[in-house]
Amino acid sequence: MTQAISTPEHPPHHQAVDDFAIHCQHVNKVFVETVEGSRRWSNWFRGERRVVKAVNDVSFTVKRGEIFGLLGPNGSGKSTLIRLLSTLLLPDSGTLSIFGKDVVRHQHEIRRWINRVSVEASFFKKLSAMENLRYAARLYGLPVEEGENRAMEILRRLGIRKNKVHTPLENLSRGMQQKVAIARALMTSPVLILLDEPTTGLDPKSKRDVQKYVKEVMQTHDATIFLTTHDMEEAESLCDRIAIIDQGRIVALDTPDGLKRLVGADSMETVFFELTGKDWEEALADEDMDA
Ligand SMILES: Nc1ncnc2c1ncn2[C@@H]1O[C@H](COP(=O)(O)OP(=O)(O)OP(=O)(O)O)[C@@H](O)[C@H]1O
Repeated sequence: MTQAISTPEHPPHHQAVDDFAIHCQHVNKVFVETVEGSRRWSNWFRGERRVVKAVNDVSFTVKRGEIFGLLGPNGSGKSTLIRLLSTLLLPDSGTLSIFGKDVVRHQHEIRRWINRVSVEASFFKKLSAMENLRYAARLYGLPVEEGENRAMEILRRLGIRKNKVHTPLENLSRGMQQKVAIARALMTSPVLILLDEPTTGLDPKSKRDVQKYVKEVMQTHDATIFLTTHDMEEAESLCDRIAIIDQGRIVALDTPDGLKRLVGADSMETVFFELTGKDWEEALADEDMDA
């Protein structure tokens, strides 16, 4: 039987908004870019700039304990939204709160309740998975033995073999490093985990291990998960609700079945096409060309 893991930090329970992990209302974030090929300062002064509405009047709520997915093609605003949620960026307008606390006024408090996992996670690459997790445990004030046990258990559940636990990260595959990034986020039992493309670049077996683990985390931790993905199957099988984002706007938000019913479709590809007029495979191909 799996046992609930206690969380060292919990958000306050007394507020009415407590049931919402995320409350996002009419949030906007605009960037100003130089137009392609016009990077010279003289062009900048001549006004050859482009305003990008990376997040455009976005409103949604995420309930505590939910797995919420943000599905969209390249450049649709997913990373910007994740950076807003993790307080790395501030909204230009609108209101955004995490467990009832405003991201502009309570950044420090919020940072204790969130843990962001991204492909570019910064690690000590010369250290092993175990050493990295031990370091994270110490950073979050876990007793040494508890930290070590939790690290071992997490690595085991993620399917990382014992003989790889003490190998320097730089000698592990990218997929394996990604698993360790997720493992590190789970060391602190955060209440809001932001997973930025959690399984991109993983082989099918590792992908299944990670997805299985994410589901398990939901049953054993007091956690809420907000994940971005390109993977429609992943969104459908993992997420309680999915928001489809295109050009900074959320075009639909519902359960996977609700989204299909909305447009009378039997696949998420068709849902995306019906809502945006774009072919999903083409949107992903554009992404590969941009990358
Ligand atoms: N710091 C920045 N300065 C200028 N423009 C930016 C900046 N960050 C993002 N953008 C632009 O905002 C838009 C949304 O970008 P964002 O990275 O949020 O999209 P995404 O959906 O995460 O894409 P990807 O799947 O490639 O990560 C894009 O047009 C991008 O070029």
